[in-house]
Amino acid sequence: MRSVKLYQYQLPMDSGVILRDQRLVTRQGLIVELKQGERVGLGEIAPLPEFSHETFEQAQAQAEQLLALWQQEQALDLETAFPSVAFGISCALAELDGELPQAANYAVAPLCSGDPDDLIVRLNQTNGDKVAKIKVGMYEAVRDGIVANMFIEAIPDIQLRLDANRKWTPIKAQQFAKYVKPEHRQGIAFLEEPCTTPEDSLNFAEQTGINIAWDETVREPRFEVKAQPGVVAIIIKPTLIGSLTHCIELVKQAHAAGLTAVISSSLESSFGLNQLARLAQWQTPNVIPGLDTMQLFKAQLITPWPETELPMTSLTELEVVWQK
Ligand SMILES: O=C(O)CCC(=O)C1=CC=C[C@@H](O)[C@@H]1C(=O)O
Ligand SMILES: [Mg+2]
Repeated sequence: MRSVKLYQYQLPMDSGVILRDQRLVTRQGLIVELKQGERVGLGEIAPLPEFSHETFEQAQAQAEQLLALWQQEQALDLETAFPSVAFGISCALAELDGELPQAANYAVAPLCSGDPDDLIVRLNQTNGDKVAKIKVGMYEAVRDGIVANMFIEAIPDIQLRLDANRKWTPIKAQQFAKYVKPEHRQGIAFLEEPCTTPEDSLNFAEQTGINIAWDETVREPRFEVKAQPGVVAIIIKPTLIGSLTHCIELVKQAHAAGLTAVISSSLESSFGLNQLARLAQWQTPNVIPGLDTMQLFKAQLITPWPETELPMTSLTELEVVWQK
């Protein structure tokens, strides 16, 4: 006997969370609950505004169709589903079958969204790999270059991950590079998507010796994982990519091409973030995932995130929006 429920959540966000052009006041998503006999599996479906192509309503409608099929013991095709739906349902199925190992990688790359001095204090308290992520491309490229240079000077063994989200023209990207001393450039583990086009980003890597990573490019229709000069990593955001199987396949392809695969968040709740930390430990055990996004929330859901004091909402407190 199978049964299924969809719960809806709404979590308040920190006031400063801006996604591309929009302020994100509340994070909205669905929790899928699959039951088969005594076994239960949960997953999260949370399309990210401005990043996902599907809306919340479209994701919910498709999830209902697919889950009705599952309930009737029919085959599901998750590979053609919306990425957020495919990821959430595939996680719930994996949980039901005990396929997602419990061990989690909670080492995060601290995200600098405010005062750089706070991040320096945090990193100096870190044992082991000193990895940090800084958003660039929001202010003057020159300022970004000075900040990056300052971090590398302050913490010589740092491995910075920078993310420009395709905001720079080739000239702006060069302005940034000019302020990072050549001997400091190896302190940048990678710079995600420096330029508007992948071609310009590849040229930037070649001209500056600064390694780059693909994030947005991974989600383009004709993307293929391959070794390219200056490219060292691909960022995998499962909610924007698709099923667990698809994500694991990308990780394998990245490793085969000699690239690092970084599992990263799309601002899932603490519940989804925990599943991502488990996926990261399972598939990319030696890589620090990009999951430092709990700090952007004002509340947690179902599963706590380590060292987080925020109020917790349990599954039973959520509204059931659909069931079969
Ligand atoms: O990658 C990380 O370390 C954290 C996640 C992160 O930076 C992002 C998640 C989702 C949308 C964006 O705001 C941003 C990104 O552009 O990568
Ligand atoms: Mg990015």
